[in-house]
Amino acid sequence: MTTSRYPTGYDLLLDPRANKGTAFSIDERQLCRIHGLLPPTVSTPRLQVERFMENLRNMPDDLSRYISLNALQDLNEKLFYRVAMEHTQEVMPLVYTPTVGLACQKYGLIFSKPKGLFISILDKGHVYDVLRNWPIDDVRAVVVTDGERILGLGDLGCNGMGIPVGKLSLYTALAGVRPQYCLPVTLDVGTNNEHFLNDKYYLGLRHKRVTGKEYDDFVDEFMQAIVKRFGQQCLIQFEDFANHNAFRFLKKYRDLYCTFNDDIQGTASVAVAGILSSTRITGAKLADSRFVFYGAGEASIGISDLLVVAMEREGLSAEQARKNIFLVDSKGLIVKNRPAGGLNEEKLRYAHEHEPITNLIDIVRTIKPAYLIGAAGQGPAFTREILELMASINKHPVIFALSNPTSKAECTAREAYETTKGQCVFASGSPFPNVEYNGKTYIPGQGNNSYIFPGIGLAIVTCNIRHIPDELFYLAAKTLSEQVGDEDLKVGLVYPPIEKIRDVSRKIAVALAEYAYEKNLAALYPRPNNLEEFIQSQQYAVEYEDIVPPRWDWPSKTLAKL
Ligand SMILES: O=C([O-])CC(=O)C(=O)O
Ligand SMILES: [Mg+2]
Repeated sequence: MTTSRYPTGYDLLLDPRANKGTAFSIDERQLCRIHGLLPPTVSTPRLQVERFMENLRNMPDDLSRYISLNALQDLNEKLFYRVAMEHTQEVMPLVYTPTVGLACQKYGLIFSKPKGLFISILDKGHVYDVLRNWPIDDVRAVVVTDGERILGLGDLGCNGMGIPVGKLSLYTALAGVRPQYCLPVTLDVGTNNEHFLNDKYYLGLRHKRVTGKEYDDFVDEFMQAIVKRFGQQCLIQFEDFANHNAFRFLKKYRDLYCTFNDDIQGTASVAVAGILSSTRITGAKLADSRFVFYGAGEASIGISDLLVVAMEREGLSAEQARKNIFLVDSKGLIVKNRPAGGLNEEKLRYAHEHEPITNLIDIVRTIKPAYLIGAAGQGPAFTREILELMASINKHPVIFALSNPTSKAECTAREAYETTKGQCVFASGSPFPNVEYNGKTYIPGQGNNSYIFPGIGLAIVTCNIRHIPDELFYLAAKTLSEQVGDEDLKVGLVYPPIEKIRDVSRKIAVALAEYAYEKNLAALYPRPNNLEEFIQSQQYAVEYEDIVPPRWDWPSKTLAKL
């Protein structure tokens, strides 16, 4: 990866950022001394995409497709993003959820080239030195994980690297953040995953997780080192940390750094967007609806907190709003009279004065919610009986199965539509195919934070937003929901179609940038007059750059004078 001088000769073909592969023109091949290293026919970028897709479709399984896309990213970055942008619907599930989950489980087998930094607890005291090994100085967005809660798959240790890599690929593919601004990081503090500790191919540290003060000091050092290396305005997105750490770090760092937690705040924003859109189908106000969350972790608490903000906009007090929200954890409905020590601070906010109920179906029967939202990462929990019950309580029950990857979803799209006789409003965290039911096609929306974090990233890296207040996530949710057309709702979509996602991300970025300038949070001065045009001008383009300078076709009269 060359940062300054343009590579020539064989090196040019090894530089993914400059390489055009068979699309180098004959002039370029001669000028750059690669003539003869490529077969003589020059391909158009269109043909390169077609050729790649043909190969991809012929592969035996999705893991092979993931490996192939990764290899393309290492070989020819522009072509990789052209493929990802022109075939988003097909390629996104391969570079991201759900295939990335499988890729993380197999990371020890498939790791090939560095795409980010592995910083281990053994580097404690030298984190800044490790960051200096990254070849690019102008990094503006870091996605970091410690691998402890990868999707709904649990502790995958250093194999979690697939997640920051996948997230940042979407920064570029879905929002046009330039890839050179992005840095994926995995903090390896060990793993409690026995399988990996005994797996000869596992590439991370082979001991149990370091916890307590030593772990906290390490993460502190990392945060400080990022600022020292890349500047105060560098965005740090926390991803797939375990519950107990995710909330602590968000509280600790949110006012000191430009940071957010995607699993708490990003997921909250996308879910609230879907909820706002669903009210256009159900016709009910949020303030008059009850919500049952299956799961009481990062996603459920994050969504609940943002939902309270949304209900406050409808005129409720926060306390009244919380009365509409019911959380269910592994012990059942969260109620006040749990044995002492049973509830953390976040759950306590939503604890009701109520008899304990342990069973989800009994909880639904008693609470009679309009919304049933699954984010427990426990797999199928919304049984046929529960879905039928939801349909008997509501004309249009809203069912969100948000857990990832697909195997962890609370129900499938087909189960939801069939059991509710096509009446439900459905969304899921992982993609599901369209469902034909009773002569109608339903398109399940993907309530995944990928509708949110790329737009947030784009606003931050283009306008140098210094802090990320909660209001930005509400604004992102509202902006996303406003992009849903009546024709989308008719087929069941509570999100804009995925093909529009780049425009949607830009709209989110513009809304956030406007707010940031209003509140003095944006450090880029002067404020661009037209934020939409400015942000668009900063987006990554997949067109190859010309290498050969334009010819000087001087008129012959001028030549004669020389
Ligand atoms: O990565 C995804 O698909 C969404 C997400 O943040 C998670 O499930 O942890
Ligand atoms: Mg996540």
